[in-house]
Amino acid sequence: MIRVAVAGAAGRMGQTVCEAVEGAPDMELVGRADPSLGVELADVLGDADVVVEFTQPHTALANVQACLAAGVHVVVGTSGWDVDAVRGVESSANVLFCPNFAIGAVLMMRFAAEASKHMAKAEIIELHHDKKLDKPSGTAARTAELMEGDPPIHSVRLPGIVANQEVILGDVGQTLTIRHDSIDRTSFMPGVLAAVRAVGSLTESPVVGLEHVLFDD
Ligand SMILES: NC(=O)C1=CN([C@@H]2O[C@H](COP(=O)(O)OP(=O)(O)OC[C@H]3O[C@@H](n4cnc5c(N)ncnc54)[C@H](OP(=O)(O)O)[C@@H]3O)[C@@H](O)[C@H]2O)C=CC1
Ligand SMILES: O=C(O)C1=N[C@H](C(=O)O)C[C@H](O)C1
Repeated sequence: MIRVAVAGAAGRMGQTVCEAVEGAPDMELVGRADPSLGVELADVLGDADVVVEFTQPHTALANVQACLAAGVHVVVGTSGWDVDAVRGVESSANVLFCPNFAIGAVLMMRFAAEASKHMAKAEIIELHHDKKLDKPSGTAARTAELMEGDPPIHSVRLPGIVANQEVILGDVGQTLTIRHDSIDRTSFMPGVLAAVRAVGSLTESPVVGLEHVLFDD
């Protein structure tokens, strides 16, 4: 059994992750850390093999550092923090940061990267719910990083949306649109569980992107 603790357990993602972990036959939920539950990450680290981190841009780095100091592997979904800050940190534990855990979003990023090699220009439009704190989204920033030509990013924040992204590529007389829609937070759960299963076996750390877990190439 993989013993899993969740940081941000009372949040939109954290609650969904707790349910997914409780439903996974090979995992045990051993801790829920969140200010609104009165439980700090330090209180649950001792019981966990893996922490799943879905908090806020300004809290993620300290939580990841605490996991590394305690030798507990950490799967991070929080966007808007600097993963480079944990490069070179000595630890027996690994960091796996996935800007987006939805398989369709991972494929969208891959297809956009490939298309950008062949079309003249591109722009990214990301659309999220209006409670999202960071802008641009982690997915859009990562997509732009993977693409050629430094595409501009446009951010939309509105009630009624979960998470959508369009990458529009243009060339003479044509456009290509690659779009992904998460209509429910359960879309991220198979990816989160795959990351929890894989993080302890990574041969380097930190690793960025679920594609390193899902695909051979
Ligand atoms: N990679 C991916 O696939 C996805 C990533 N995300 C990202 O995940 C993050 C969380 O999103 P979401 O669940 O919607 O946000 P929420 O605001 O709903 O949840 C964040 C939770 O973390 C809590 N929290 C704050 N500080 C700490 C701390 N130091 N330790 C533990 N918990 C803490 C918050 O408590 P309080 O409110 O009391 O401060 C809140 O309950 C965002 O950065 C979002 O962009 C979201 C969806 C998918
Ligand atoms: O805040 C969200 O909801 C999401 N955040 C991630 C991001 O910033 O890309 C992943 C997904 O888009 C949902």
